[in-house]
Amino acid sequence: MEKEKVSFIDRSKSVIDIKNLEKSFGDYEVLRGIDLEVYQGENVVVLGRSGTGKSVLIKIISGLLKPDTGTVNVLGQDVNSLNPKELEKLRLRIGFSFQNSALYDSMTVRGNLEFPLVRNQRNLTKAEVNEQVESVLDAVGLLQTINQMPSELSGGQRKRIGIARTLILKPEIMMYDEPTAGLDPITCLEINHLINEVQQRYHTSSIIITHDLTCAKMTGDRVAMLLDGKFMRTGTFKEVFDTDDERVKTFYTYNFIQ
Ligand SMILES: Nc1ncnc2c1ncn2[C@@H]1O[C@H](COP(=O)(O)OP(=O)(O)OP(=O)(O)O)[C@@H](O)[C@H]1O
Repeated sequence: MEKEKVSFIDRSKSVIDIKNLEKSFGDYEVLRGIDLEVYQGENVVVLGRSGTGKSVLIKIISGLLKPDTGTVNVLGQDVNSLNPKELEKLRLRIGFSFQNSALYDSMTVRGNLEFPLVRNQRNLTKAEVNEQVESVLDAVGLLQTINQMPSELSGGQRKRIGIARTLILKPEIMMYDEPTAGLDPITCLEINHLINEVQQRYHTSSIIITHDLTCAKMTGDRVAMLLDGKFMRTGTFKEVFDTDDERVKTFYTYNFIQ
């Protein structure tokens, strides 16, 4: 049975605030006036067909690409005016769960989780590291895998450990890029639940990029649909898809929904 999603959103605080963002590569205008506000504690899903600029948007939010025009404010800071050191500091407050963020095959699950922690917080005692590794593994429901190698885990378990590795640095914002891609339907559901559990347990705000409408419906407090370089519809899942607009109906029809 589908679990009820409970969100604690503070609409008086925005963690991401994007205004009139434009980005072109040569003559190709990828983003043509994007406005997006993500509130504290909110999951926002960005939906759009391949090549519509979803990854470009994430890169601009994290300061990896510069916009041509517009402002991007993340956790109270204007991303475009930050120097490389300030950007690095800001990025530590953002957790990235990307499709290609693979685990280190030669390390156990414990080793994979200790690695970012020890690299970024050098003053922790061994007991503190251990406590944090066990806590985050418990949060993703995989404490029993602590001494296993990544090769011994299923695809879904690896995904969960990847999310745990991001969570261990206690990010305020999570960015999920195609979190359910390549997973079977049951594992997809587990990952969708995990995204919601992370939101509740860690009070994170998230941007979730996906083509998967089940994922959008289950995890998104709000859904923003990117088309022709703009958010053509934004609202709850129902608000976005309850329309006669043929382009939205086509997107819905060609994406399987449970
Ligand atoms: N650095 C770059 N230089 C030139 N063109 C780029 C660059 N980065 C992205 N693009 C172009 O911008 C467009 C949007 O790319 P983007 O990767 O954001 O799409 P996407 O919506 O994430 O697609 P997908 O769902 O397939 O991952 C594409 O046409 C891509 O070729």
